[in-house]
Amino acid sequence: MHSGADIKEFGGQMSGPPLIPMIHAIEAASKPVVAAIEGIALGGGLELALGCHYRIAHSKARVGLPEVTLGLLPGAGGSQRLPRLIGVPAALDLITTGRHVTAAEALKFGLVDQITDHNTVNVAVKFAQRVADQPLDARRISTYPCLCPSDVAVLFEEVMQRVRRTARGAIAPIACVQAVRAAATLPYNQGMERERELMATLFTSGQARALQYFFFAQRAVGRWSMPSGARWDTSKPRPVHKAAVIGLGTMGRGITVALAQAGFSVVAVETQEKQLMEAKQAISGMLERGAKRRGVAPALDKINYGRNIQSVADVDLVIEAVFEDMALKKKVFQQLSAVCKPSTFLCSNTSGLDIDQLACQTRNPELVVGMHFFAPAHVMKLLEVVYGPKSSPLAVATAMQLGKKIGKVSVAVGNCRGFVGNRMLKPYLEQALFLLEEGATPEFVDQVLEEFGFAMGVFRMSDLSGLDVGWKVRMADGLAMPDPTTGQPTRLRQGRRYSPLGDLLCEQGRFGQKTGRGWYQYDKPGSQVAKPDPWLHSFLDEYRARHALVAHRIDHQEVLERCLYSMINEGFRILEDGIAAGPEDIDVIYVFGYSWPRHHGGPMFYAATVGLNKVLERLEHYYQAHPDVPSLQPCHLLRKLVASGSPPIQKWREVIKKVRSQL
Ligand SMILES: C[C@H](O)[C@H](C)C(=O)SCCNC(=O)CCNC(=O)[C@H](O)C(C)(C)COP(=O)([O-])OP(=O)([O-])OC[C@H]1O[C@@H](n2cnc3c(N)ncnc32)[C@H](O)[C@@H]1OP(=O)([O-])[O-]
Repeated sequence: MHSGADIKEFGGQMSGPPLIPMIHAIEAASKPVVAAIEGIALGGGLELALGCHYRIAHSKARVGLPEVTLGLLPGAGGSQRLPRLIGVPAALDLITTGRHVTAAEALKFGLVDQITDHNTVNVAVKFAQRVADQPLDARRISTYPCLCPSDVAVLFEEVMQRVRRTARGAIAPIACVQAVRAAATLPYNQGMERERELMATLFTSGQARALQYFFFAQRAVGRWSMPSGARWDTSKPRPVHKAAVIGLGTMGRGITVALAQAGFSVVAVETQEKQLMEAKQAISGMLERGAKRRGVAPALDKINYGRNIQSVADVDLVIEAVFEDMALKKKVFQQLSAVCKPSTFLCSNTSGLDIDQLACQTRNPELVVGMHFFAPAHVMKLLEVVYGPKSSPLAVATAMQLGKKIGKVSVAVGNCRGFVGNRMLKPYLEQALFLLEEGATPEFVDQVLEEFGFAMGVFRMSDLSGLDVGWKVRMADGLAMPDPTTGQPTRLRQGRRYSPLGDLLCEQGRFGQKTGRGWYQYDKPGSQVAKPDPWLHSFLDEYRARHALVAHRIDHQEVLERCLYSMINEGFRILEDGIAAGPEDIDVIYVFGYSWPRHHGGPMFYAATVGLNKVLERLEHYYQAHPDVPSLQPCHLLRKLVASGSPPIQKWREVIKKVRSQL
């Protein structure tokens, strides 16, 4: 097993002998060297094997060149040898995606010479004895010509365009293509030189540092802790065999699919007949498509459908996914508490409501936690596991483990409005609306955010998910309504600046893609091609005139700083309040749940990269200009971190602890 270079060493001194000369020495050896690959051979591990004359892999082995996911390229000859061995198209696929391949697939590519179910080393020794007297000239990969299709220039052009489109500003995938192009067009030695130059550029880039931070952040969130002191290593989960999902709307369907695909028996309950019929059909379709992709049988028989909540009596864990309405959810929790075994965990897929209020409806409030999935729930990797003041470590550990079993990256967070993800989204969305009021257009704001690396800008995203969802919440909160004295939409609510722009669009029936109109216009309802809408531009002009707002030129920097720094500021408040245990939790939530570009590490890592003093100074600047926007007021923890000399992100927890103990 060899997982490549030690990522922890990247920032400092590397230990051990330099890899490239060692691989060259192996390749140049006059005796045959056979690599026996067991477990995994990734990165430098596979590069070492590529320097050998033969490769034998165990059938359960996995190989790959995942450097691109760390912001690097295979820098020990991998980018030059792999295309020479398996051809340019297959090498481009493996190197630009970093995906792991099974031994069977590796054999198909010609990446390994033989696979075995037996002891790999024994088989490799026998193999070596068999080939001992064979000439080695034809086994040194660096001497192979690089086989390319005749239209190699066209191929690279196409690949480069595709990679640029999907990289969202990440530089490593592009450098990977350039390195493979060097293998295809230059002699080996010159190709190695090009690999070295490209690697040197990547190695010192902020993106590589961000991605390496993220590698460890992803693993750190599994080591969760609660303010009570409960921790991942002292809290044992209880096994879950049978689960239930209540409410089969979009979220409930996705959750049911995720559970069934992972092998859980699921009782899926929907009280409305028509919705139940539609859900059955949709769920079966999702399971069949997923199974076809993975080449397995669809897990249709794992699900029992029902219209009656009584049918969940014997399950170990319930996930409630009814409409986002507190009164309705409370009723469901009362029913569940009466119907289920006393030991059943009761979880809510709310995206921001108070978990404690739900827990209070039940006999065993310690068994209640939030399990906040992201749409589509069978695809999106993130799960926020939300503990309330009464939730037991057992319930948190069980929900975290269930999340892992269904392939999610689970992050344990505290209970507050919006939890971590949606709480931070609020100031971000709010700033985007204020920018429109002050003179920006949706397309400009989106362009800036997409150039930064988000898959979608805030307005395109809002059109996709539907403007009516937030509108209903704002109505329930008493925000989205005209001023009773004037009948006009006001720009000040509950003592702070408020933008009614989204509400005004909803009043016009502009709910986004589904109605064919939103912040953009679409050819027809449901279409995904967003086009700037002249109606919206004149609507904004009229709105500004009505409220005596003078449009000013808003530049790229202002959009980015106001949207991102207000969100980051909320992230610091979340840390200060103990809702997230550390910056890694926030960053993992943002990358997996909100398409934050991974090569920027996550919002909190990004703040550290920009410099905390700069973030503080710009927030102060904007808060001075907009004193009626509290989310721009720099929070105490940010000031404290700057006053402590802006320590590296790995040291923030110490400052957070001090700040919390003073509260
Ligand atoms: C010259 C050359 O071109 C270049 C420059 C390179 O070679 S660059 C390096 C390329 N190599 C990689 O990108 C492989 C990275 N590793 C993985 O993909 C996975 O780890 C895994 C191998 C598939 C195992 O997964 P797992 O789910 O079974 O366990 P885990 O929980 O992930 O890992 C178990 C523990 O091992 C730690 N760990 C794993 N691989 C590591 C590595 N390469 N460096 C440092 N730590 C590593 C990990 O942080 C965790 O620690 P802790 O959290 O317990 O303290």
